[in-house]
Amino acid sequence: MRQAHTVAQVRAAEEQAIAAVGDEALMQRAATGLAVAVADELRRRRGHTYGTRVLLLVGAGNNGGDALFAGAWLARHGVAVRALPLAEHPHAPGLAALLAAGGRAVDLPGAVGFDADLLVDGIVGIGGSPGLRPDAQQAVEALAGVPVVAVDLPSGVAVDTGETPEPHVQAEVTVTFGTHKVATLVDPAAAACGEVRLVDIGLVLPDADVEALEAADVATLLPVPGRASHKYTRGVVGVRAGSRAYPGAALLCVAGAASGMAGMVRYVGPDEVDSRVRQRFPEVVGAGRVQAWAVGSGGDDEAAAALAAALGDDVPVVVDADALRHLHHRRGPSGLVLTPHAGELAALLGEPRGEVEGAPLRHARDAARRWGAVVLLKGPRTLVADPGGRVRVNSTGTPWLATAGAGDVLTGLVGALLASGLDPFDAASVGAWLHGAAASRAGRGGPLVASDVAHALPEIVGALASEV
Ligand SMILES: NC(=O)C1=CN([C@@H]2O[C@H](COP(=O)(O)OP(=O)(O)OC[C@H]3O[C@@H](n4cnc5c(N)ncnc54)[C@H](OP(=O)(O)O)[C@@H]3O)[C@@H](O)[C@H]2O)[C@@H](O)CC1
Ligand SMILES: Nc1ncnc2c1ncn2[C@@H]1O[C@H](COP(=O)(O)OP(=O)(O)O)[C@@H](O)[C@H]1O
Ligand SMILES: [K+]
Repeated sequence: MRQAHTVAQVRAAEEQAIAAVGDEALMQRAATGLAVAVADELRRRRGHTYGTRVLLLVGAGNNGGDALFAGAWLARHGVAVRALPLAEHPHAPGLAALLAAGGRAVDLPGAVGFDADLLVDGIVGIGGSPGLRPDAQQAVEALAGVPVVAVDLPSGVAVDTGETPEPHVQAEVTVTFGTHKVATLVDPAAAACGEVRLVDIGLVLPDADVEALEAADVATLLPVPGRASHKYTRGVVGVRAGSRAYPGAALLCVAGAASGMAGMVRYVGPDEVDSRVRQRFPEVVGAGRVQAWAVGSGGDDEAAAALAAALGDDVPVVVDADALRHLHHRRGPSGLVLTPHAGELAALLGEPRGEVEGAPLRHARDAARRWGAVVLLKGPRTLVADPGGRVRVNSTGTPWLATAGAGDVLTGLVGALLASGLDPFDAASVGAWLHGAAASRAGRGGPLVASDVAHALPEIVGALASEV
């Protein structure tokens, strides 16, 4: 599990670590990890480190100190290093170390003329407020085009929310210390991080509210049938999706539901859609008892009735697309998963879509609280929020997954995972992980259509199941 801690949690852990080993040792751990990452990036881009050129942007605090000590390490390893101070009194021991190692301080014209291979952004880290001060912004603009390695975080992002309300640095690589921060996992800030490298500096941290499942976590949560299982113990998922106008959504939602995670799939819908579903999926049966419902994908005008019928059963329900518009009442803390994309969540909350895209974490949490439901907010980095404020960020997938009908497959899959007995938070987050992994497998770096994702699901599940 990757966990993202808040600034307050990191500060508390830092205090403990400093009491144990001293602040200098802690900064040296961070700076050494940073220097190694910068050297790796230089080798990746230039093939070597000797004779390459690194420019440090150095703010007032310890973030600048990390950059300066890393610069000293690089200078000792044959890199030409210059530092552009963006504060009156940059970290004094760090600056002394850089100068002693042969580095030099420069002004902005000197920094631009230096023609650096890489910038190291040590303007601010977890002590920074969102945005860049004018001198920092001027430097970042003057040096635009030079690839950036950010120290701890890209300067200017909001650390604990992952929002980017103000100008900020856009990094190719972010070297973060001790733990992930919310901003390194959650968009839009995570998109400003580029590739994130975590450097262990020995912090002891509590459980975090924001986390990301990794393959091993998904393998542990996966409902795998045992010798004594039969189709009913594995769970029956019911699908009420598709409509006369959108019969394909029924097929895709059923394809997600029939990916093997539940013991049986029932479909309930208009007769002509039902016959197409049965033709395509001979294993699907009609109305009857279910352990979970998947409702709403392509539901059109029929979504309201489908939702009402599903909510009438006392089982978990995953609600997608058209059915989201008919969610008038809070259903209580258990059993409901909503799967909006940003536009649908904006409509649910009565806000512009841009507001949701700019602050997805806040809006997913708000909606989860308001509806007493697990909210799976789809996007490039899907979020799953529960009413208590816990959030999982999905780390799998590919931009090629932004294709019509992909969400319908996800709804069916989450329904099957609910039917198998996973709680709504696990069902939604495991579903998002499997869905993204299946898309990457199906596309192999290239384009895909939604049904390809459903076809690839059993292979992904099989690979995980064989690991446990
Ligand atoms: N925690 C840990 O375990 C470890 C932490 N470590 C490192 O320490 C970092 C935290 O250091 P930190 O506390 O000194 O704060 P930091 O991020 O350098 O910036 C604060 C200074 O910047 C200024 N400033 C504020 N906003 C600004 C803005 N928008 N634009 C420009 N300037 C702005 C403000 O100055 P002032 O307002 O006084 O001018 C303030 O003094 C952390 O991210 C990590 O890199 C590692 O070395 C070891 C382990
Ligand atoms: N840029 C992106 N990168 C990766 N995945 C994306 C991106 N945009 C959307 N997705 C994913 O693609 C799927 C699209 O679902 P959705 O918007 O419901 O489409 P539809 O309604 O056509 O089924 C979601 O799983 C979402 O997380
Ligand atoms: K930084």
